[in-house]
Amino acid sequence: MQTSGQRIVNRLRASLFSSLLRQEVAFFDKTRTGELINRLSSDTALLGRSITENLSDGLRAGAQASIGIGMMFYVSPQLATFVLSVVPPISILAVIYGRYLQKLTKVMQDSLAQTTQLAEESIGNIRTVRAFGKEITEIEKYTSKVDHVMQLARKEAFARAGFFGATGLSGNLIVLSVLYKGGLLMGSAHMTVGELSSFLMYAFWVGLSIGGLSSFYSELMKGLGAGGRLWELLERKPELPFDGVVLNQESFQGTLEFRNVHFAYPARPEVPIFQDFSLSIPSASVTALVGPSGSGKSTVLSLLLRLYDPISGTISLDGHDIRQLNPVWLRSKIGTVSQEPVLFSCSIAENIAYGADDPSSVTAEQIEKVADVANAGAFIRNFPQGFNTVVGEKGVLLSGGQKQRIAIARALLKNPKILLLDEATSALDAENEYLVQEALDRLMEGRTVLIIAHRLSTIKNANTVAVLDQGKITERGRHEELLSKPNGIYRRLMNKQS
Ligand SMILES: Nc1ncnc2c1ncn2[C@@H]1O[C@H](COP(=O)(O)OP(=O)(O)OP(=O)(O)O)[C@@H](O)[C@H]1O
Repeated sequence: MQTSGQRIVNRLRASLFSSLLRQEVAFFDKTRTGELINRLSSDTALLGRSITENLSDGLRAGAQASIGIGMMFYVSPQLATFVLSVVPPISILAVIYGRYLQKLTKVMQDSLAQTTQLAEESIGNIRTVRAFGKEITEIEKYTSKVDHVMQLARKEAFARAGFFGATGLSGNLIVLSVLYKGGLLMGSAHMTVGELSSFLMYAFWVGLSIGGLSSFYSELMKGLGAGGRLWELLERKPELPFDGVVLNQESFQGTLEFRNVHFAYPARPEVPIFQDFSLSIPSASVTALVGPSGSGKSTVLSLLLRLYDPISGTISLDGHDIRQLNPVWLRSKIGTVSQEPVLFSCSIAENIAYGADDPSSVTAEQIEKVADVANAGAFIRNFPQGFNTVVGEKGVLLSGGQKQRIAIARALLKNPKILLLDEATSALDAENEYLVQEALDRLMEGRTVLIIAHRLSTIKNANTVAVLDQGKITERGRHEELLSKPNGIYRRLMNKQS
């Protein structure tokens, strides 16, 4: 039972994890990471234990109780009927207790999830916590959450004590009544001493088994309480599909077009981000997207990756609506380098190989080659462990410029037709900036590029500059053309920057 319990927990975890990773990005905008982690670790364990380890005790207790009751009827049907008259009130009590426990467990697991969420956030952001000197505040917040869990646990303990107390008391009362009633039956010569003693033994045995059953029942109810949210997550159908058409590789150009797109984030549907947004991005050319902060530049990239779908209008790739295309295939054709690239807590080599369709088939030479093209080879070789250097959680052991160059190497290995870039706003030192810029220029060669541009040099070199303002492209052209418009938004934007 213990090994099958572990197997069930493992399977539950694997299924839940796979169900979670298939959910659309909007789902993660609304759900907290700590809560999902708690579901994966604690809820699965509780459910697994309640239906396996506990089940063996329950089965044994059930079998013992049934045989014991049978024997009681065999010895004295009259006394057995009398004893079993306590079953209906105890059953009603059990149902009430079970429902309460199920509800309480749900609340308790939610409260535990909030505790995990808080711990995850405080530990994950320890640098910010430390910089603001908020350790004590965070500890107090965590302690108050833990105290809340304790209060709920106390409620559970009281309910448990009440239920087990009531069932235990009824058991004892039954024994006393059996002694009394059995005595009367013996007095009237309807029962022998031997029959009464064996009846008492069976009744005692049944009483013990019912204690075991009650414990099984309460654990089961706890499991069901924890399981409710698990089933919801396991059965949740992702809103964005995983299938669709794959375009012909030979004739694939990589031309992108937004036509009359309206969009608002599902988490904030009342705030429109794009209204009638249109933009075409020709194949093998560089389009620089500029616009004020919060105008929706990063959202354009998210829509192209199909992390969200527009409310209306179309986004097409080579004339095909991307909603018809297989999203996995679509994303395999797109490389991204974001402002602050996220790396995984493994070696540099593994992080670069992550860009390939099949990382296990990537050779060390390939990794070194792309790292050199991305101007990352030299600093990586300077580390004592070279390409095997572990970068820490989210790449915390590397500098911003180093992370960017590794992300560029990762994108180079992917070798995508389309590139979505978000240029870093944070200032790198001159040498780092030059190295990153040179690596980006190499990466952009011959691809369809949409770059959220901040540097003047990138904007000047782009084939087209598109100005995004208030949910629309308001101006489009080359840098000099746009600058020459006397009242243009672009001109104002550039003046502000300089
Ligand atoms: N996941 C999200 N859910 C809800 N609203 C969001 C989400 N992401 C961004 N927003 C909102 O959408 C708007 C556009 O954000 P976006 O990040 O696209 O702007 P941006 O032009 O890239 O800004 P910046 O230049 O400052 O990076 C902002 O008002 C932002 O608050």
